[in-house]
Amino acid sequence: MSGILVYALHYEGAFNKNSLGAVSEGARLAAELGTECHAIVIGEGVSDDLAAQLGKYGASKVFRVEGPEGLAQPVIDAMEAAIAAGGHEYALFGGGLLGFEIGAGLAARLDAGVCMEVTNVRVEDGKLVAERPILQDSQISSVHYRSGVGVIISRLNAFEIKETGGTATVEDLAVEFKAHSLKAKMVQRGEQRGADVNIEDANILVAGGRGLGKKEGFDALEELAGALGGAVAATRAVVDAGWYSYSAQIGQTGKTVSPKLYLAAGISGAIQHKVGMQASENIVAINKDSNAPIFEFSDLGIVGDLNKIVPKLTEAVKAKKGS
Ligand SMILES: Cc1cc2nc3c(=O)[nH]c(=O)nc-3n(C[C@H](O)[C@H](O)[C@H](O)COP(=O)(O)OP(=O)(O)OC[C@H]3O[C@@H](n4cnc5c(N)ncnc54)[C@H](O)[C@@H]3O)c2cc1C
Repeated sequence: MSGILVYALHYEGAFNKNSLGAVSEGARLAAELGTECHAIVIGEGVSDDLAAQLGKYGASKVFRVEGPEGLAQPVIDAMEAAIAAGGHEYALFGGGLLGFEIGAGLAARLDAGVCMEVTNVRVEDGKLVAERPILQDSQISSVHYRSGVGVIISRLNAFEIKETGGTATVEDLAVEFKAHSLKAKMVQRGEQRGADVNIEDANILVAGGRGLGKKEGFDALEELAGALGGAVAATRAVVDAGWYSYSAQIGQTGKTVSPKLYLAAGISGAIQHKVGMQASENIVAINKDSNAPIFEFSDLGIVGDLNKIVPKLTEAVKAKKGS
């Protein structure tokens, strides 16, 4: 059969938001193509319950593979086996560094066409066409796949999570991993940021830029993020200056996020930063320069000194929450 195979990454008994968006999108596209969306889950002792959860997002079948999760090569082996078994025409990934690595590896393995940083997929003449922003996001290019398998790797969180309430059958797939695939072992999975929050999954991000003035400026942002129940993000300028860790960088050479609230403090709004956060539901910017470009794409702009505004905001949030 033709169909779409989506890789679903999980960690500590839950799928990541990005993968659920990819499964939802795979299901939407499969329905339009008149085919099915399958998902593949790899891990040690993945429960029926966990695997079957993907049915709620539109997968009709979930391939469950016993093997190491979180490393690219074993997933490439597993996806190759699933595609050989299911005859899928497309492999879809929710992005992220692991998604990029697996998708690229799978494309090389299958001699498939691949497109990365995809922000939209459409159906044209019974085939999928991937759309990818180019030239600093000023233009969109359309990528058509020739025969064989087409690999589509989205930008992080490009696809909306949609619960359709369906059910999925879980099929165990035995995979013979290649010797080189088992050479690497996951020793520890960690977040550089220190805080126990996944930046891509956070609903609220408080982001800081050079306007913070110094490394210690992030202390106030961490307090505000803590009061709001969110996480801290940063621009490349401050990451390069060593004020905050790279894992928090948003933008062209960092992460792409789409939280419900993106609060930007002391950030000018350069295009390279904008491309990583413009999909946020609500953008609030604090900047002392009323002509700062960030105000052009903010839902709410506050012109003023962040050193005065941020502590007051934190106080107000804490007071409202009674903490
Ligand atoms: C190839 C390439 C890739 C890049 N990738 C990225 C990327 O992934 N992510 C990214 O972020 N950037 C990236 N950049 C860099 C980008 O072009 C900008 O230089 C960077 O985003 C600017 O960071 P900033 O907003 O923190 O600093 P600035 O542009 O210096 O802005 C600081 C802002 O703070 C305001 N300010 C100052 N003091 C205060 C105060 N007391 N209160 C309130 N406001 C204040 C100022 O008015 C100013 O608008 C990239 C650049 C290139 C060339």
